[in-house]
Amino acid sequence: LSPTVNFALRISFYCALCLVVSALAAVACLLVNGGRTVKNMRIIKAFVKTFKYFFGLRFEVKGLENFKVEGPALIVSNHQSILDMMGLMEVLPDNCVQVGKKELMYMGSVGLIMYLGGVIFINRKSTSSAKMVMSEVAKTMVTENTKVWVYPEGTRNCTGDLLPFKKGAFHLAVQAQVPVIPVVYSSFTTFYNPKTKLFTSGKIKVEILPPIETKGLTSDDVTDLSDRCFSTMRETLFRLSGHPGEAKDSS
Ligand SMILES: CCCCCCCC/C=C\CCCCCCCC(=O)SCCNC(=O)CCNC(=O)[C@H](O)C(C)(C)COP(=O)(O)OP(=O)(O)OC[C@H]1O[C@@H](n2cnc3c(N)ncnc32)[C@H](O)[C@@H]1OP(=O)(O)O
Ligand SMILES: CCCCCCCCCCCCCC(=O)OC[C@@H](O)COP(=O)(O)O
Repeated sequence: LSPTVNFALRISFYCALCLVVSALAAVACLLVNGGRTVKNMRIIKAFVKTFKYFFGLRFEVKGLENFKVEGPALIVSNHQSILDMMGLMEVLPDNCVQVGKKELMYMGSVGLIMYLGGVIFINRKSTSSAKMVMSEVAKTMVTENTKVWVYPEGTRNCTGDLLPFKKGAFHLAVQAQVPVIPVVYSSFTTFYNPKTKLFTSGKIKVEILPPIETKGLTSDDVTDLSDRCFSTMRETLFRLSGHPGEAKDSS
């Protein structure tokens, strides 16, 4: 098979798997929990965690203990591809919902399963409405004791580097006065590259970094907080990916 055909087949299979399994998971969620609730994430996670075996992907996870903070927290991670849903579900802590673009709601059964899992949908084209939704989340995450997962790059980026961060995630953490927990996935470029039609088996290193406290910070500190997360995450990304010229992972 030519690489292009192979790539197209594997991506189509991934999408088909997501659509079919979402439909099954939606039935399970409705039977067990009856509607939209973060409790459904446990069911979704159990289904999605099997996907890696179909694609020969392995995850090596470090720092899971950093999720064990008391109470709510904001999790930020790098976003490379639609394949990230596998890496997300590999480590997702209990009581954690994600922020996603509202267009995802219209992806059939995949949109339905996201809705049932409690995903917070935002309109990226309207900063004011996205801010309003996220301010509301800052309140509910505290009263309902949930963690929130945001991709602060705001879009997929498979270059092996980070895009500049959007500020919303860090405003959210400061408004809710909850710690920020950065999570970094090593670069997919060695096994996945949509430009060159590469999609083989591979290993993904995941590191959950220590929480960064936000108690006492105000909106004036958001830029600093964002910059600090960006530099630690970028360093970690390069270390985990063994970038040429960058610090290699010694382990
Ligand atoms: C069973 C099988 C199933 C199979 C399938 C799997 C299913 C699994 C189920 C479930 C998993 C679900 C997984 C979902 C995954 C989804 C992934 C995505 O969709 S990624 C795209 C959306 N995510 C974001 O975009 C990030 C959040 N974005 C932001 O936070 C932005 O900041 C946003 C939208 C709020 C505004 O974006 P701006 O483009 O306008 O840029 P800015 O620079 O950040 O903001 C402009 C100004 O507004 C201020 N600002 C932003 N937020 C503020 C706030 N809350 N309060 C006050 N000021 C704020 C900023 O400080 C900035 O001002 P100054 O330049 O600093 O002066
Ligand atoms: C009706 C056709 C449905 C096709 C089913 C596709 C199944 C793939 C499901 C994986 C969930 C993907 C979530 C995700 O990773 O979304 C990417 C966006 O957040 C980032 O936005 P952007 O488009 O990169 O700006």
